[in-house]
Amino acid sequence: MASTQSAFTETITGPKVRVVAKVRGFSDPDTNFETSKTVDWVSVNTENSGEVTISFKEQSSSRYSVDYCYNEHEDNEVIYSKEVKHLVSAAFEGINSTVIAHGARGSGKTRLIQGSLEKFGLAMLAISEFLSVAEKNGKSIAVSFYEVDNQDHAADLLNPEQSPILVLEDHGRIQFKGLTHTTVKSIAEFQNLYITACSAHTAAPKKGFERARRSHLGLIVHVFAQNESINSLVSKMNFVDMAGYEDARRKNGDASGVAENNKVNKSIYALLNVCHALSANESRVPFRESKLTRMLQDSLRGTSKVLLVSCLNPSFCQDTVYMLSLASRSCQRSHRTPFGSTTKTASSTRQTVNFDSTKKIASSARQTVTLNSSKKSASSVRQTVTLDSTKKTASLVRQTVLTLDSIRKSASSIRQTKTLDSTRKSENSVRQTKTLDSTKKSASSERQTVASVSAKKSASSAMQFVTIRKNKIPKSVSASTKELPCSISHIYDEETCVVAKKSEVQGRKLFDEVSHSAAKAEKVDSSLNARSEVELDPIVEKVTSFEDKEDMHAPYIINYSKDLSIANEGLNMNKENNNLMENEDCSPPISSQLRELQSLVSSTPLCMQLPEEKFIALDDDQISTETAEPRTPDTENLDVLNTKSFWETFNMHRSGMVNSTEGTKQRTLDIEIRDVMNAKSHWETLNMHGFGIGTKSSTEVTEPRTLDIVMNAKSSWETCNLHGSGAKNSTEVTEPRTPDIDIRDVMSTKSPWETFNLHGSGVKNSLVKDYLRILNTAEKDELKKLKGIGEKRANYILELRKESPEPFKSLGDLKDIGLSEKQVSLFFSQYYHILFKFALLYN
Ligand SMILES: Nc1ncnc2c1ncn2[C@@H]1O[C@H](COP(=O)(O)OP(=O)(O)OP(=O)(O)O)[C@@H](O)[C@H]1O
Repeated sequence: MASTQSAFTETITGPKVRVVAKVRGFSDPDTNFETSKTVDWVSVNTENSGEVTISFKEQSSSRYSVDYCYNEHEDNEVIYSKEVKHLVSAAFEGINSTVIAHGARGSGKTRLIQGSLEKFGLAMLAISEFLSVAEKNGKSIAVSFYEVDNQDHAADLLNPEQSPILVLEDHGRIQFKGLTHTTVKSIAEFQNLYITACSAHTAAPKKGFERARRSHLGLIVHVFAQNESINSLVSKMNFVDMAGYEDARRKNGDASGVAENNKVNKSIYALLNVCHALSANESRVPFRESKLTRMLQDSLRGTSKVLLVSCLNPSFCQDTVYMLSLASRSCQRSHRTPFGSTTKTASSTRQTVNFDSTKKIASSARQTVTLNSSKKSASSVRQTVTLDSTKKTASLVRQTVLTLDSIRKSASSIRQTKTLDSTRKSENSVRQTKTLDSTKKSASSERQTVASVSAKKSASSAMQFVTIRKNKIPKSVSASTKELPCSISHIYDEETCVVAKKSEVQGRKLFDEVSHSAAKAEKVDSSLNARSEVELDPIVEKVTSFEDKEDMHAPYIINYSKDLSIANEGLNMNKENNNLMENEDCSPPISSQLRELQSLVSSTPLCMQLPEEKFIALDDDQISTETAEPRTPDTENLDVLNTKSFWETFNMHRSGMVNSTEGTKQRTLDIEIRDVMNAKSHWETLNMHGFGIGTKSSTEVTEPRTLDIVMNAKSSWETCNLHGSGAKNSTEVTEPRTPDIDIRDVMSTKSPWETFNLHGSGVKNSLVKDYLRILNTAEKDELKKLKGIGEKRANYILELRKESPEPFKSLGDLKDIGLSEKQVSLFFSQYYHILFKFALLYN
């Protein structure tokens, strides 16, 4: 009982991220390697302080800190009982956790998580225990399997035909749309599901999905409390078998293979960066850098525990060294002191892995080459200075978000901090830069020397990392009715079986403390969510960093629908949106675009003087013709059809307004005259009526407006706003305005705003229609020209179009690609303002 209690306490109080290494064995009957061969290139050193470091024969002066290293003889059960078992127990107490196996290709990740013929993997061992404890505690267990491919798409492996999984955040909690979970009651059931998932994982991709040669395979174990009719989620435990890391340069393949490599590597870096940020207790954790980190978010943050298992190839593999060096950074916790000048974690702690592949490669070379201490410190200085400069610049960005120019300058400044030039801005940086420069040449030559040595050794050991990726389904799993082997049964010792009960009683105090802080966090969380509704606030940066602040999430029990699909369609999708946006390769986030728009709009003076000479002198004939013969949708379609591309059409509407006059026919009286008459300024009037936020809705108007009242409006500006509001809200009013008033209004208009508003509603509708049309039909390149659409979203749109010829029928359908109607509407409204400003400028 005491040991159970201490295990639980250790789980709670232990480090957030535990990093262990596992040296892969040779004794696999599936491989051709000699069973007697020993692993001699990995040296594990335990310091007096108890700190474990790993070095490699070829690079013995570099040491990498880990919490523990399992040698090639220690099998999955040992790792399970020491590292995972207590996490399973904690899951019944509401603690989420994530077990991640990462490493170079062929380093034994799958063998560790999934297992083999002889040995069950960590997942299978955990499920055995989950089922056992759940039975005793009246809980139920369900599992989900998913895959994140090289395009950063997540697919449900138990239902592969389903659309890609969407990650949604509701009140700070992550939910998945399109990921099913299935209740399991026995190991055999689980095995069957595992087989299904693995088959889907290795099978040809579904239509629209690119073949995922390397992908991450995830398992979520859900623990439910069985409350009468409702299943409440107690916790989740995740197992992630990461795609094997492979340096893109070493890939002998076509360009697409290299691109695929880069993308997969990018998501590996993303997860390792998250682990590092969590471990270092950083205020901002980059969950949104990849789909996988987004999916794991609520099993990584707050009180969740993370076990990072760095799988090591048993013979020389440069990728293994690199992966370990990245994992090792997560050992550099805030309370720990650096191991020493030659310990790699010390030099790399503050470095965020760069996603750019070329920089990555350079960085990889930097880290894996044996440098002398002066070179190392130069590297360290560079990384630290770069980060500090970036932070300063980021802070600068926040302060100057009000103008578009300053944003651009700051962004450019951020980019510059990645170069040594930026460090020259501070006196300190200059010194450090010089130091670096002086060591650059020798480092470079040493790099080359070591690289050639590495290449030779790589060749000799190529056999080992070329094996890989055959059928990953362990034979033991194939035997679906296979009984749990005896070797597992001992895991269910008494201690384990009573773990939850004991924890409930003896661990309660500790747990209550955690829950208490969780409750506090919940309050912050709700206020946060209140904020998140204004995600498009100009100063998005603040909101984002606040959201990513950790320790805001704790054990929780939520009502969980049978299917993980969102029950509530109105679920706040902002978080997923942001994710998609921030990950777009080409397009900046919509939030920042709106920030641009906002800054332009906000710079509009409260009282705008419209110079007389710039007023548009409308041609009466033209107006009357247009009014008498309003354009029909067909006419408009003709324009569209006649243009060379949808993009051109869209631009045409955006820039020239292309005679869009749909608004003229349906214009109606929908504003309160007195509001206009009493309006203090043009701008106030505009705000009052211009964009549907007027104090009076159209339905309140019962009598047709007379021309006299319109003519009595105090200024042309007021008059134009009268028209503008009418035009804008025309569709809401059932009673059409009499044609004569329309005509006279048009004829009497004098200002560009009048004209603009007159046509504005039609233009706006037309914009929306064209926007949807582009989404439904345009080529990828054209799609990417739309704001908010980047590479990834464009790909997804193309996929949707394969499933349905016209997937976007209204703005509401945009939520399928992660854009909420509200966002798009806001976008168009803002856009509308901008168009007016341009109309003023160019007339
Ligand atoms: N502990 C072990 N003892 C002996 N052989 C092992 C061990 N672990 C893995 N192997 C062998 O190494 C090879 C690669 O293993 P595995 O598929 O688990 O690696 P991986 O890291 O998942 O590969 P990938 O990066 O392609 O996903 C397989 O042939 C496997 O049988």
